[in-house]
Order: sequence, then C-alpha cells, then structure tokens
Amino acid sequence: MKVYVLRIGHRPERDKRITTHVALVARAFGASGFLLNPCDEKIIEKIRETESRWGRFLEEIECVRSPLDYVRKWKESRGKVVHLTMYGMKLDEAIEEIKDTKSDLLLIVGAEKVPREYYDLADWNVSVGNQPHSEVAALAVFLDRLFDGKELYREPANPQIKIVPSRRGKRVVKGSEDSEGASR
Ligand SMILES: C[S@@+](CC[C@H](N)C(=O)[O-])C[C@H]1O[C@@H](n2cnc3c(N)ncnc32)[C@H](O)[C@@H]1O
Repeated sequence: MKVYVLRIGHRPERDKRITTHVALVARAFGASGFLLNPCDEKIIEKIRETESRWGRFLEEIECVRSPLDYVRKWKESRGKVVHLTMYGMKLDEAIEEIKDTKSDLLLIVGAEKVPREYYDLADWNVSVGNQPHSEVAALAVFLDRLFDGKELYREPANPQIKIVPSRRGKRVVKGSEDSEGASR
C-alpha cells in the first residue's frame, strides 16, 4: 500500500514552515508522494533537496492545479481517500478497515477551513482525537498507526549522508559507508 499526502489550503504568506513540516513528516513516516495546493515552489524545491541529501522515499513531489480533480481522479483510477479532520470518526475505529483495503491511499490534510466537498469525497474522515491540534501531529500519528511503527527506520535509496544511531553525540557517515564507517 502506497500513501500520497495531499496538503490543501496552503497559504504561502503564513504556512511555509508548517507545510514544510507536513512534507518532512510525510517523507519520514512512510509516505511515497507529497502534493501541494496552492503551489509554493520554494517548499517543493526544499523537499527535493532533502530527498537528494538524505535519500529517496518520495516518488512524486509536485504542486497540483486542482486538488478536487486530483482527488476525484485518484478515486477513479488509483485507490481510496482519507481526510484527516478533528470532526471525523475515531482513528481506532477506522484504522483496521483502512489497512484492510490494501489499495493505495490519498491522505488529505488541510490548513485553513477545508471545503465540504472533501468531506463528501473522502472514503474515511478520520480524527486523531476530537480536539483541534496540528496537521503535523495528525499526520505523524496516522502514518505511524497505519504502518505499525515499521516506517521509522526503513532505508531510503541513494542517500548522500546517513546517521549512525548512537547513545551520545552525533555520527554521520557518507551514504556509501556502512554503520562502522567502512566504504561499501
Ligand atoms: C489547524 S487545522 C485547521 C482546520 C480548520 N479550522 C477546519 O475546520 O477545517 C489544520 C488541519 O489539521 C488537521 N487536524 C487538526 N486537528 C486534527 C485532529 N484532531 N484530527 C485529525 N486532523 C486534525 C486537519 O487536517 C486540519 O485540516
């Protein structure tokens, strides 16, 4: 099952940092695509740079012109749609059903008020608790539950650098080296 994250309602003048975090969390927590509307080329560029430096997880990083059309096409030809919203059904009640579909998932997160059509198009409107919080937190918790925590230490393709986990300090080696620092 592949997951693409669609960030809608991005306001370039105020959401740059949080939308960047949505994309970084999507990448680090198991998504295979990141889509953005309205467009912000600086964010797209930054995530592409992150992918070249830290390795490839995302097969698509793009702006979409019409997010509603994108959602409709996804449903017609690719898979199911989940919309994360505090008004949705409980995560605990939705997650097993979502895992069972086995189809690819488009995961929608908002910024400003999300238009009604997305609630109607979604196969599941899912809440991560029924309190308002953050798209970054909602996305991280949802993906971690979906993948049962197994996404966190998977290896990206062709990293330039990578971290060697250590109890103290910071160990970073070239992507071509193993965890002892030896070249492969
Ligand atoms: C800061 S909220 C603003 C939502 C907006 N006020 C509305 O009514 O649609 C931005 C995004 O965070 C996500 N979010 C916030 N709290 C959530 C929760 N408890 N469960 C799931 N998603 C949540 C949703 O994707 C939401 O669109």
